[in-house]
Amino acid sequence: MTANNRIALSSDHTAIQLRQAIAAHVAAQGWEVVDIGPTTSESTDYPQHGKAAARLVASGDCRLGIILCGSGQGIMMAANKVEGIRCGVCSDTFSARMIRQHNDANMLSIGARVVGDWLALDIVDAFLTAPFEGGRHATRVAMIGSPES
Ligand SMILES: O=C[C@H](O)[C@H](O)[C@H](O)COP(=O)(O)O
Repeated sequence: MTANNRIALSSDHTAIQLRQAIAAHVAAQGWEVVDIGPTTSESTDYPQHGKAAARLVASGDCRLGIILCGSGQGIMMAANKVEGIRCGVCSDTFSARMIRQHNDANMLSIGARVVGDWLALDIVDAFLTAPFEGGRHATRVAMIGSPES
């Protein structure tokens, strides 16, 4: 693990319990968890939570981020509006590996109403352990952020 082992976590009201389970899971692996909530299941708006976690990652304060909402989709869309963020929604471990290995994703989004808790933890593990492969993938990742590409 590199010097910055901080990981940002946030969700909306649909994923409080799963987010807390993920926080405990990754903390047990040695990650320093920056869990920015929310802590109650009162209905809340996913864009603010996705963007708040994304800003922690984009600033370099956290190396990676994991965000959750009901489908994983809305909070992913919000996070990807923050410059420098590459966030994918994953409901399977293959995709979770691929967004790291090929897309150098710095954030993972999970739908708490889509996957069960155990699968979610496997998805998290796949995301956190797969290294970016670089090479041709680095060229393509650079093209994502280039308006001319
Ligand atoms: O993409 C959006 C997310 O799935 C939200 O978690 C979902 O829209 C929340 O729905 P509700 O307000 O009905 O709990």
